Amino acid sequence: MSDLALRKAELRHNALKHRRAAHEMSDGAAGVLSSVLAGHRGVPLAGYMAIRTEIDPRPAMEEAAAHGPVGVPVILGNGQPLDFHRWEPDAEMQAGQYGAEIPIQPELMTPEILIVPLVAFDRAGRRLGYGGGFYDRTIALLRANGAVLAMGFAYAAQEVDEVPTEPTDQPLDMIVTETEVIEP
Ligand SMILES: Nc1nc2c(c(=O)[nH]1)N(C=O)[C@@H](CNc1ccc(C(=O)N[C@@H](CCC(=O)O)C(=O)O)cc1)CN2
Ligand SMILES: Nc1ncnc2c1ncn2[C@@H]1O[C@H](COP(=O)(O)OP(=O)(O)OP(=O)(O)O)[C@@H](O)[C@H]1O
Repeated sequence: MSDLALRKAELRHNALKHRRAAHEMSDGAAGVLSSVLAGHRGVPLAGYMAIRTEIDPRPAMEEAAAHGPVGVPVILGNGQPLDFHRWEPDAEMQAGQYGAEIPIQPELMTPEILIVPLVAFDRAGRRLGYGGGFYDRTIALLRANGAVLAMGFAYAAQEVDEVPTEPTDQPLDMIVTETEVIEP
């Protein structure tokens, strides 16, 4: 493993411990996210179906779905960007790869706002995920095809001083936590 990959792996391990502690203390934390999204009603939005100890954006996704299209990520394969399939609060779901639910009926959509799940972030907008590079590839593709607002969503406890980066890492435009909006 390269030195950078080792540093990312170690950071991931530590940040996941902080995320778990925050998750166990939390009883719903999407209020700030709802406020931010209220300023973008009707704009096509991608959220995610929370897995493990991820902060859950679903209450904010339900509100957004009353005003415009909302999608969730679907894995096409390793090394490929994610697709997004249209989601509604009452959509029938099935388990996707790695456990995140995906809609049974696939309907492709293109988000203009992307809520990005995080393992760790810093105040400059650098981010770390599970290490698949899925979101990096996806944000790069969406940015190449037009404007997209990449909005990280995480517990405040997942903040670190500096996430180490490589050229393919895509920075976040905004980070929303349960207590704060950070605009790098
Ligand atoms: N809720 C949610 N949905 C999502 C993602 C996500 O991060 N969160 N994804 C974002 O990509 C995609 C799923 N990708 C994932 C990729 C890897 C692992 C994972 O568990 N990986 C291993 C470590 C892999 C490694 O470093 O070798 C692990 O953590 O045990 C989970 C999800 C699409 N849907
Ligand atoms: N656009 C890309 N083209 C080629 N390789 C890429 C691209 N984006 C990321 N990668 C590679 O994918 C691997 C995983 O990247 P990284 O550790 O940054 O994942 P991550 O940001 O934690 O995961 P994710 O983006 O899924 O949340 C790295 O080896 C990285 O070089």
